[in-house]
Amino acid sequence: MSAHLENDIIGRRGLMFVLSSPSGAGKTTLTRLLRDEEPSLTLSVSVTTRARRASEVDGIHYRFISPEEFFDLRERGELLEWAEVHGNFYGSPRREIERSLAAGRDILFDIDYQGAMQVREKAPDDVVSVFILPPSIPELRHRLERRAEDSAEVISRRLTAAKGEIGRWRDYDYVLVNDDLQRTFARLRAILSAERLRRERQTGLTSFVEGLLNDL
Ligand SMILES: Nc1ncnc2c1ncn2[C@@H]1O[C@H](COP(=O)(O)OP(=O)(O)OP(=O)(O)O)[C@@H](O)[C@H]1O
Ligand SMILES: Nc1nc2c(ncn2[C@@H]2O[C@H](COP(=O)(O)O)[C@@H](O)[C@H]2O)c(=O)[nH]1
Repeated sequence: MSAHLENDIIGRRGLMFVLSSPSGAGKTTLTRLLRDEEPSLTLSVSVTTRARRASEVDGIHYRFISPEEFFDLRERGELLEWAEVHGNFYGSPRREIERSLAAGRDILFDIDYQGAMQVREKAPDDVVSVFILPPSIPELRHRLERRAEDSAEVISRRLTAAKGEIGRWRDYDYVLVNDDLQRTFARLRAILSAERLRRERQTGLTSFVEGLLNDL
């Protein structure tokens, strides 16, 4: 089938592609690779009360806001999901997500398991969730230390939280061990490609098939 036929005649609902992992396993890195190779994927830029890291740009990696602004957004129902993670608040602004989905665009989320479960509860048919595991705990520690963006105290807190986070692996549709980055990335793209083609996401398939049958 040509791309033209698939896009213009059959059509497809946008999906929400959710990545979670313990801190340092590599989901932000994979998110960046995916965005570079899949320009049609819209990244949901979260709001957070966490302090900005040296490498981060406000509005690109996160929108950095005060706790007061966060609570205000939450009270006004402007967050599709939110959670307290490692002592800071994070949330996914609802409006841009709804706009993208309505336009049939897929959205990429880098959120923790609490957020992943909230999003799945709200839109069970439109969420595809992937949990990223590190190849080992020493390697996870090594990645957090090598990233060199967090204090020793923050790293230790995140490693402690990893136990509870890794324990959620069964709640996800797919689980990938991020040992070799390029191989994990290839697998992630394969999941996205296959999920985009699921029968139930193709909104015009019924009438297309009816048309084929009528022409027989
Ligand atoms: N497969 C890999 N092999 C080696 N290093 C990796 C791999 N994947 C990611 N890294 C490196 O590990 C560090 C942590 O990765 P990243 O920041 O993507 O993790 P994260 O899961 O998003 O963490 P956080 O939840 O804290 O944001 C980075 O320095 C990144 O370059
Ligand atoms: N529930 C949500 N979790 C989020 C969101 N944005 C990020 N996160 C998760 O927080 C931790 C820590 O991230 P970091 O950038 O401070 O290292 C990580 O698990 C992210 O996936 C969000 O909007 N909602």
